[in-house]
Parts: sequence; C-alpha cells; structure tokens
Amino acid sequence: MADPERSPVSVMTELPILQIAGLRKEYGGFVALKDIDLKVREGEFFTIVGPSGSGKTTLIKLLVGMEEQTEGSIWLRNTRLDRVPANRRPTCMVFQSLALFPHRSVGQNVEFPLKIKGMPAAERKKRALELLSMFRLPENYYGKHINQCSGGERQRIALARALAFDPEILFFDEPLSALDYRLRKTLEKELKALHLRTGKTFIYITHSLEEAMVMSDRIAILREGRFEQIGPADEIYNRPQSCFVASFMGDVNLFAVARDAAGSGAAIAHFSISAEAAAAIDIAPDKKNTLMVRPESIRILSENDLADFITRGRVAGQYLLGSRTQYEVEQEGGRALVVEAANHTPGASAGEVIRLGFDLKQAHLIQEAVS
Ligand SMILES: Nc1ncnc2c1ncn2[C@@H]1O[C@H](COP(=O)(O)OP(=O)(O)OP(=O)(O)O)[C@@H](O)[C@H]1O
Repeated sequence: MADPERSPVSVMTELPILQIAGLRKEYGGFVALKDIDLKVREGEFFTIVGPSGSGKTTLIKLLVGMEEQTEGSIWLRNTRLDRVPANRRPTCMVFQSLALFPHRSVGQNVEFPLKIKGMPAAERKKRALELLSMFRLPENYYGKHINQCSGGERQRIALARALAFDPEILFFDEPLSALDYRLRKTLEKELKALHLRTGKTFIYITHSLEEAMVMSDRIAILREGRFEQIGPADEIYNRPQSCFVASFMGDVNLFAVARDAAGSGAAIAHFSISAEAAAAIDIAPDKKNTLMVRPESIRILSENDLADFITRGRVAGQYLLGSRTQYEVEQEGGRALVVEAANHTPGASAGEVIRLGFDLKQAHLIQEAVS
C-alpha cells in the first residue's frame, strides 16, 4: 500500500511543484470534487476551466487551505501542503474582488506582505516601486489611494501585491471576469508576459475558455467535480475527448457517425461522403461515435469543388466577426451548422441555398462510452 507520508512522485526525476492525489471534497452528502489527480510542473501556467458549479472554487479553496478535503493529499514538492495552515502556505491568491485595502495607499497595499515579513521601511518602498514599475504604474501612484484608481489599475496593484509575497505558486480565481472586454484582453497579455518574466507557477481558474487559450501552457476541463480532459490548449481545442469538451471550447459542429448501408464504412445523415473518407473512419461499435468539425474548417463550395464530406443548406443567419463572417446554415432535416469564412473569400447571403464541405483531415473523431 502507498505510504501516505511519502510523496507519490518521490521516485520521479523531475519533481512537480504541485501534486494532487485522489482528492475528494464532500459538503454534507454532496460530492463537489472526486478523483482529482494532477501534477503541475514548476513554472507552468495551468488553467482550470469549467462551467458554473463544476467545482473550480472548491478546488482552489482546498489548495490555499480555505477548506479541508474529505479524502486525498496535496503536495508542494515533497511536503504535504494540506497539512500546512493556510496562513503559512507559500502560495498566494488573487481574487476577482482583489481584496485590496480601499482606504490605504497603493504603496501601503503593495508593501503589506513585506511589512509582515519584517522588511525595513526603506527597502520596502524600493521593492514596492520596482513592483509598480513592473506593472507600468508610475512612481506617483505610490501615494495614491486605492479608491482613486481605475479597475485596471487596481488589478495591476493586486498583482504587484501578490508578487510581493514572493509565493511559490500564484493562484488566480477569475481575476479578470469583472473587467470590460478591452481591458481584459490587455491584462490577459500582461499576465502571460508576467508569467514569462517571473518564471513562477500560475494556477488560474476561469469559466472563459478564450481566456484560458490565450494564456495557458495546459488546460484542465472540470465537469461535475471531475477532470474531463487535461492537455495543452491546441489539444483541447482540436482533439477533445468528449462532446462536452468540444462544445465547451467555442462553436462546433458535431455529427453522429453511423455505419453506411453496406456496413463497411461510415455515414453521416444528409452528407455525401467520399469512399476514401467513409472507409478511413474507424467506427467503434460499442461507443458513441461523433465527428467534430470546427466552423472555420467548413468551406462554402462552388458546384465543381470537391470535398470528402458535402452537404447543402440554407443560410439562416449571418454575423460579422471582424475579419471573418459566421453563417448559421440550416441543413435538410433541420440541423443547424455553424460555418465561418474569412471575409476575403466568397460568402453567401441570407436565404441562399449553398453547397458546403470539409475534408476528413480537418475533422476529429470523438468516441465516448455510451452512458
Ligand atoms: N459550502 C458549501 N456547502 C455546500 N455546497 C457547496 C459549498 N460550496 C460549494 N458548494 C457546491 O459545490 C459545487 C461546486 O461549487 P464551486 O463554487 O466550487 O463551483 P464553481 O465551478 O467555482 O462555480 P462558479 O463558476 O459558479 O463560481 C456547487 O454545486 C456548489 O453549490
């Protein structure tokens, strides 16, 4: 039996900075987290994404010591982190609410962790100014009050204060969700740059996949208290292991795949399929087989264009997305397809019946256990 006092990875050559083994959390009889196993590498930007109620906040609370797990263990390198009291953990949390002291100056806020450590005043000020300049906040902000600062500036101050703790791991609980779109986009890039500059381990939670994709080395998708998939952003986007993950990562087309009438190849309702593609799809007979195609992989075809999968549909909606246009196309049988085309390619207009197609290499086969 495994020794609960020894890190389960102590034999590995590269020790993860954080390891979670068999974590479970129950509130009364309700299971909020189950079977959570995870290894995070030193210096990684790791993001946990999941819908509301999936258990993101619960997981972060266990990691920072605000809640106690029902089962399992949490390790910081070779130390049982879950046995260290919350105020002594070498981690720091950045909240959506930021938790800054509103009636204190910017300088006092940033210096707070340094004061706790007993750093002399002059040294504290020097370090606080360095941290402020790291976040492009000029020196005169040092004496400003928090309530004189904008939302974006407060966000930067909270980050400067978090770094002043010099934590081993920084945890972020949806820190950008209250900000407007432009500011969020700017701060996403800043956070990513900050991560590269500091080399610290960041563990970030969000319900926004877009945010996760921009910043993360790896993403974990949390569903009903369990990890559904963990991998680099492009793998989660292009090769999801379930329809849940595929749909969670933006617009997608999911087609049920069945055997064709001859029983030798694959068929999808209302699509004509090339013989090569039909034969190349390896249907698992005991699983639910679904072909996933992202909107940008479906092309609007002229009458002579070829593709592995071809169908027709009527344009029901048309939405400009900057340099691309998204079309909602109704196929025979009532199914709606989502198609995106660059604006410099031939488009279509509302009500028009168009020919559409995609190739097998742009599609991804999802095979899931039938529940
Ligand atoms: N203290 C508690 N007592 C009972 N149930 C709780 C408690 N805290 C959370 N839960 C439940 O656990 C589940 C997970 O909650 P959690 O807050 O971790 O989800 P979340 O993914 O962070 O959601 P959101 O994105 O809405 O913040 C939810 O069903 C929630 O109702």
